[in-house]
Amino acid sequence: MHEPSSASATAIAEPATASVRRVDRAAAELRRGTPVLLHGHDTAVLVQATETAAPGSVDALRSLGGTSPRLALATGRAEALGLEVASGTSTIFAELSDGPSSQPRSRHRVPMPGLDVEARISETTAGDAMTDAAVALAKIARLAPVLLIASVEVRVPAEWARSRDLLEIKAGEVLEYDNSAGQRLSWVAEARVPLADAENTRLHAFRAADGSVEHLAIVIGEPRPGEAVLTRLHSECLTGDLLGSLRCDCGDQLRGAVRAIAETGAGVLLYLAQEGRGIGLVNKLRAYALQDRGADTLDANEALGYEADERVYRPAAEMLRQLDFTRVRLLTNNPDKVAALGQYGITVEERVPHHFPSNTHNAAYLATKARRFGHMS
Ligand SMILES: Nc1nc2c(ncn2[C@@H]2O[C@H](COP(=O)(O)OP(=O)(O)OP(=O)(O)O)[C@@H](O)[C@H]2O)c(=O)[nH]1
Ligand SMILES: [Zn+2]
Repeated sequence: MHEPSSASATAIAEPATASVRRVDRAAAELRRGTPVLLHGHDTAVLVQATETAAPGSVDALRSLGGTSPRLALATGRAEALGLEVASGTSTIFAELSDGPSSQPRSRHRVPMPGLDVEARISETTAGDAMTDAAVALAKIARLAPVLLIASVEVRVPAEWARSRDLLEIKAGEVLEYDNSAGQRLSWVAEARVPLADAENTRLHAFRAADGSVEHLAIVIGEPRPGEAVLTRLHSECLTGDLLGSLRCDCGDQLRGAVRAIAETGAGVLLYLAQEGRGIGLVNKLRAYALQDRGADTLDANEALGYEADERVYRPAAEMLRQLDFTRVRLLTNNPDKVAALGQYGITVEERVPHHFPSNTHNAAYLATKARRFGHMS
């Protein structure tokens, strides 16, 4: 097996811009349940993700900022909660009434420990740059895009935040967040891992330049760099790959790809850290819960406030290039994967269909992939 090309070695050392690092830190604060000070030219707000907030967070934000917190929500999420949403806005404010209202507007619960947000949502209004940035930050943190947001009077945001041991971040920095460092990869490790269906297999691990995720290239047999290599791009699916969930076709596709590659002698399976089409396992479970109430897989993502498919395939192309494979025969039904590899400089010489029999639990999911995502037969 040849060594990965050395071009990657410098990628991890490239310094991320200061604002990307600041946004990553702010996202980590939200995940931890800590408020963050978000500010623009002449406004500042304290934001805190409801999902990780604690009982008493509304009161704590009110005493920190001196104003009553409202909610900032992605409109897709707000609509799914049964709230009225003005057209043409991607985020909204929702007022929290002081006590439980007799006529809650929301049909579903907003997860927030210790606070019955559902019963307390009253008026909604169109969002602004602050709600947009708050929602964007929650999505970068892979949290539900529903946040407490409280206006604050501050003259010097950095000083105000430092004296309260909080992080501050400009709304513009969040809105312009460039996650390309998360897509640049460095090769970090390699080992021989014989598989039941493919004994001659080596695993190569690659790490994103921002340290966020690690992707795997599973190299089966001895594929030749000059030839069109049989390749599978497989997005991580803990439920299907590991547990054998019948809700999707991932387990069959994963093992089926290993077998197909081993049968032809050699190829590459890229195992991409993109659980739940890039929204993460927790949000995928929430999407499943919405699907159990009637939404399809595409609408469920949007009802959570996420895109139907948040995946980016640049890391896949990067792994192939670093392993010196630039021409592939791609095992997939997904036209986006074919287009994306081409866009990132990998020639897809052939698309090889990758179907498995459906079952009663995944038939509707597979039909939706064909009908609404344009998956090929
Ligand atoms: N958000 C969400 N993700 C899902 C759902 N069902 C499966 N997934 C995820 O969808 C991805 C499926 O990945 P793949 O099998 O690689 O991709 P695909 O788009 O089906 O394309 P091909 O299998 O290549 O044809 C995995 O990350 C799964 O975790 C769902 O209902 N909602
Ligand atoms: Zn799956």
